[in-house]
Amino acid sequence: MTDRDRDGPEAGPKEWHSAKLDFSRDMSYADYLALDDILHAQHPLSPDRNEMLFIIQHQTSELWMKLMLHELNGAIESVRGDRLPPAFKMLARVSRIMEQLVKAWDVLATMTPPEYSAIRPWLGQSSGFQSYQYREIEFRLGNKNPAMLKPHEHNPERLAEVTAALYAPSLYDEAIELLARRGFAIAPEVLTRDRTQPTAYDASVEAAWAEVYRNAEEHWELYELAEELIDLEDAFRLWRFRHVTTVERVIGFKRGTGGTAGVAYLRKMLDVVLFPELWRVRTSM
Ligand code: HEM
Ligand SMILES: N[C@@H](CC(=O)c1ccccc1NC=O)C(=O)O
Repeated sequence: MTDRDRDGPEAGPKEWHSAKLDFSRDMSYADYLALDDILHAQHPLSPDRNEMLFIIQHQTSELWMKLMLHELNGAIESVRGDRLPPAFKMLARVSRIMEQLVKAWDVLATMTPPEYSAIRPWLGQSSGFQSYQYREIEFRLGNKNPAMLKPHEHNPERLAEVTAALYAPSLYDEAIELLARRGFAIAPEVLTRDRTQPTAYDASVEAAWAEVYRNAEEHWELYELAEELIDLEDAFRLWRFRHVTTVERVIGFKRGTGGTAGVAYLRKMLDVVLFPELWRVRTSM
């Protein structure tokens, strides 16, 4: 037993006496994290106290999305460079972040319809539909749609970012390229497809994944990649589902501030399949 253990929780001030307390010349916690910037970035427009929840919920989601994109882009690079183990690490992190965002809906769901109605008029026509990080995540995962650039046309910097993601090969495109590099017969039109269009099902890709799953021992890295992708889409589906359910409980069937039908639009988004062959291949096992 050390002296520290013996002192117990009621030990005197000596436990923190050595702590650094003067930051007039050195970098502190708040300095390193730029806390003065992020903690002064909440600007409620309404007189309603619940607006703070609404703002922080979205700001924290955008911060997590920033990290998701960082990891997702790292994973795309790694798959392209045939470095699978680091890609697995990054993709696992992306999925855990998505799960974190799924859980975060519980906090927002404490907001009742009358509470939200007090804030909603102040939101104008702004909407999550205009989240450029979310759109980039969708594009990086292969759910491409050139029409989704439009809300960013007024801001050249954001437009450039989202446009780059629209034209770049998605994570799944890179996975399919990898299948081809590892000797699987992938239809040539899949490899030369228009990258600005959403991923579309292809039988040669399903056949390749079927072989991977049947001979997992032989194709262990591809097998692991497939399961990482399934994990990620699974988490993403849960996020979409919690979004539409939270929206329905808070605004019912009102139209969205972004101009869509609201719940009907979000329900339609539940039909999106990011990695179609990976889901279809399960039927044949
Ligand atoms: C009470 C809370 C919320 C309501 C009532 C709500 C409502 C809606 C509605 C109606 C749409 C459809 C677009 C429109 O016409 O406006 C939408 C889209 C969207 N919302 Fe929310 N939302 C809420 C919270 C959130 C949160 C916390 C996030 C997280 C960042 C979020 C992110 C998004 C995104 C990314 C879209 C676009 C989805 C797509 O295009 O597939 N929303 N939301
Ligand atoms: N589309 C929502 C508004 C909304 O949720 C929103 C507005 C501004 C900033 C973020 C938002 N969140 C997600 O769509 C609505 O129709 O009430």
